[in-house]
Amino acid sequence: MEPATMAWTLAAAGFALVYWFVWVMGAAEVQGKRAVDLQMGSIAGDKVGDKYSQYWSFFRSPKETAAAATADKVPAFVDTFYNLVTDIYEWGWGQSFHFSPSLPGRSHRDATRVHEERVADLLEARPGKRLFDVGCGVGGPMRAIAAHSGSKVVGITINEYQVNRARAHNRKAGLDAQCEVVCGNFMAMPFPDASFDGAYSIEATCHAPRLQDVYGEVFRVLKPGGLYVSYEWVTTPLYRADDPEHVEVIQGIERGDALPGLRRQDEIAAVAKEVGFDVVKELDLALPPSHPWWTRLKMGRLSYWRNSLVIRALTLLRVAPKGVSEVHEMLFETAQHLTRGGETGIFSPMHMVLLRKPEPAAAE
Ligand SMILES: C=C(CC[C@@H](C)[C@H]1CC[C@H]2C3=CC[C@H]4[C@H](C)[C@@H](O)CC[C@]4(C)[C@H]3CC[C@]12C)C(C)C
Ligand SMILES: C[S@@+](CC[C@H](N)C(=O)[O-])C[C@H]1O[C@@H](n2cnc3c(N)ncnc32)[C@H](O)[C@@H]1O
Repeated sequence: MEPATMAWTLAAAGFALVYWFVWVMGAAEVQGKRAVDLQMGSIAGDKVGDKYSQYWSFFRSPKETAAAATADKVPAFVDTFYNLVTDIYEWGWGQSFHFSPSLPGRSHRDATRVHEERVADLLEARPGKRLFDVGCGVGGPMRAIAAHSGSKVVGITINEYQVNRARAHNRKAGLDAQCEVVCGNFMAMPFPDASFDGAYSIEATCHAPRLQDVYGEVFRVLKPGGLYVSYEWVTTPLYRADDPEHVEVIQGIERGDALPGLRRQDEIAAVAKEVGFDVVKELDLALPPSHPWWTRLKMGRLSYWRNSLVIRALTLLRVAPKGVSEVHEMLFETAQHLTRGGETGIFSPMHMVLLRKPEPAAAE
């Protein structure tokens, strides 16, 4: 072969390889976004490093001081976190930012949908009902629940970038007449009293420093008789505060997931009752006969390695902003802690409570 032909052949093969690796392999999730579209939410490219350090500074002060002094700062800290991770989540996980028990022989996408449709069924959702999604992310659950039940769904998220992503996905799915998204704080909701028939939160209220603040607001905006389902992140009764491994795992989960402090499982129903709810049902959906929720995190080592390489390559080519690698590394570590939390049984991301706002007592 002529040297020039050889050079052209090699160049074409190299280009095809890079194309396959970055554009094809890099699109880790069919439903997610492509690696080349990774941004850092609404953070300007040159500010990613600063925002990432700002995120970590939240954990520098001793926990007690942090809890007392920084509760007001939590929404801004959570907003920064989601600017940093939203695109990586969508790319590597999909449009639903939560776990679900795995279903043998079925895909992650199926298992996710089943876990979401369970919410709609528990709420007895149907056409004509108006539901509230507390901490809606980019709207994966909202679209599944609207499509499954025919209800209208209004979601709230603190992160403006997610609002725009969710609205775009709603339009693309042809569900924008049924699904609405607003930017706001679920601890001070921009909705009138008694304006929803039902409400749900999927792995979102763990970001609230005081659960009373968000449950109190859900109680206020629900109509009397309305149901509320929540999937909560909790430590289980197997957690021992005197076991260094347990402490390391739980603190690792808090650091890598923007949590002001994980709650104990028994705190959830107690808070619900304190704000006025009746507890209809309470169940840890992670317990057997459910299959592990962490299988996908654990089995994906090869994908993490591939993703990490893709991100490094894109940062080098300046397609992705500097700092994405650090955020990706943080998520990789978080995945180890979450997996360990699941394997030891000390942590559950799906402690389910079904609550009802009581009807006013009938006049005698
Ligand atoms: C409810 C919350 C988020 C839960 C999960 C959706 C995310 C928790 C950890 C995330 C991930 C960890 C590892 C990433 C991996 C290194 C990367 O290559 C691809 C994306 C990950 C798999 C990413 C995906 C989302 C999570 C599983 C919290 C924040 C309350
Ligand atoms: C892990 S994501 C879950 C999203 C969605 N429930 C899902 O399962 O795809 C948590 C969500 O809670 C939202 N959130 C956290 N704190 C919030 C607050 N104070 N007010 C409104 N939304 C908040 C985040 O912006 C994010 O959308």
